[in-house]
Amino acid sequence: MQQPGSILCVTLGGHSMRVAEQLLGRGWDLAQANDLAAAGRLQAHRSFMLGLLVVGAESTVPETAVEACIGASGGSEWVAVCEPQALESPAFRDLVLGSFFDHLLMPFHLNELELVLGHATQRAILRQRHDAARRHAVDALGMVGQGPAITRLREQIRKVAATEAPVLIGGESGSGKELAARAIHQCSHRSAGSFVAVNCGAISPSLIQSELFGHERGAFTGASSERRGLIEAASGGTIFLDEIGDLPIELQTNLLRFLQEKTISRVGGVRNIHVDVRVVAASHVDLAEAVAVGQFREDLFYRLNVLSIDVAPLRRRMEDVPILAEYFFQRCVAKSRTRVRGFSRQALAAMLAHAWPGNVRELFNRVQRAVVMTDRRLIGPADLGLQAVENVAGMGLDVARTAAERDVICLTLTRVGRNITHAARELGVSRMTLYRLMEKHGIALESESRLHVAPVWPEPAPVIRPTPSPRVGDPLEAMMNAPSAGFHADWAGAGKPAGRA
Ligand SMILES: Nc1ncnc2c1ncn2[C@@H]1O[C@H](COP(=O)(O)OP(=O)(O)OP(=O)(O)O)[C@@H](O)[C@H]1O
Repeated sequence: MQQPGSILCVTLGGHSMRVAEQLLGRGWDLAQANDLAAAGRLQAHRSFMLGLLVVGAESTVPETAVEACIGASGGSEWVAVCEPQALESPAFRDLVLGSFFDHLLMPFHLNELELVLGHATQRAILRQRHDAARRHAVDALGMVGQGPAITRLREQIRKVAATEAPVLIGGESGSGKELAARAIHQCSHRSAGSFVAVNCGAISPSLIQSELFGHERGAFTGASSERRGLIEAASGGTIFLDEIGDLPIELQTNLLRFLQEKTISRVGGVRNIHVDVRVVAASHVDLAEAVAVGQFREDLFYRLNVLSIDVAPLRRRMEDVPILAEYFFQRCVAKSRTRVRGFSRQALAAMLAHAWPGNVRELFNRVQRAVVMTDRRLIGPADLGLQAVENVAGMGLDVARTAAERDVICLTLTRVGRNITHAARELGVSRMTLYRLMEKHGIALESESRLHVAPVWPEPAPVIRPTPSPRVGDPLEAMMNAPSAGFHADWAGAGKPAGRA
């Protein structure tokens, strides 16, 4: 745990040590290291809220080692103190701009340094609070979100996990159905067994029967040895049948028999093999409709639909967008050497205005792309491939103030799940005032999904509107299709394995 106000002071040459002595004299909790190796040893035993790098006259900065030292300091905020000529080195300038909270040039007054250190402490405290909230937002199941929809989903998962009945998970593509299925498995008494995920739509109809049920030796040309199917492979655990609506009708009969009798027979076999597997199925198409048009067996539908769970599309739980984005951002930066620090306010607003047709998978892919592509410290709307919510250039001060007021109200409402009482409390106004402000800005709480926001600009200037999903011929799509980037343009399908079976 970082102690408030604790500083790791790294002094490199010249009279730099005097700075540390002066700060100690003023009562700062300071540990001094005269080189980077000593700093590394101190960091191994203790966390510091702040880092202070003091570069003495005529000393050169080993940029790579300093960067490694900052990287090892976790969430510390760093301040640099140096001679003006130190900043003539492009590499050091780059480091100061990318990795330091602030810098002071020598000679400076101690009061100035204390002021900067005070601000850096505030920022470090804010970061700690933010990190703690983020950790709280990720549960043991790897499911991120704090809004009412995800809270309800977690409750449903825990309830159905305690039983043995089949579960049918509905929800749009990319909304998190497989994650929910994994969570059911992990919460169940089968968690020590295997979780086998099969995408029924991704296996060719000629193979799917032997893939699921296995085959005996000589069952067909090429079946040179007997083979267990995926259902048997999940024995003692859970099989997740994704896109169950794509299962050929003749296989639906076999699956029904398995659900009723708990036995299977391999292709080309005569034996009935008992298998202890729980079935969790998912479909992004409405199976009741598929039953109505004769594409899905009614009896199988009722067998599978004993317990059903719906994963809400992301546009119906916009309050989770900022924490999901932050979670994916942290996952991406943990794997890459990047100086990107987070999202700009405009990026957040653009994400909250987007309709997310590809759901959580789209959000993940956009964040992943932004971390790779951005040249800035803060990711902007364009890095995410999203349209900026509004163009502030040329906006008068009155209009800008109005827009800022409206933005804060919208973001707060979205963050607190559109709860007026909570939003009013956060904004420091009464509920009546908030209602009045919402009316002034044309903000309506639509019944089940997003905030509707009327434009501030006189028509026809654009304000908040969902960005259309990328189309064929779209420059963004072309970019995402470029093999070097390694992404797909189909947000709903990007990053999704074609067939896990
Ligand atoms: N609440 C969440 N927290 C963290 N990650 C999530 C969440 N929901 C979904 N994801 C991530 O989003 C991606 C898509 O989720 P998943 O594969 O479960 O969706 P799906 O509904 O099964 O998609 P499809 O219908 O296309 O198979 C995965 O990388 C998953 O880990």
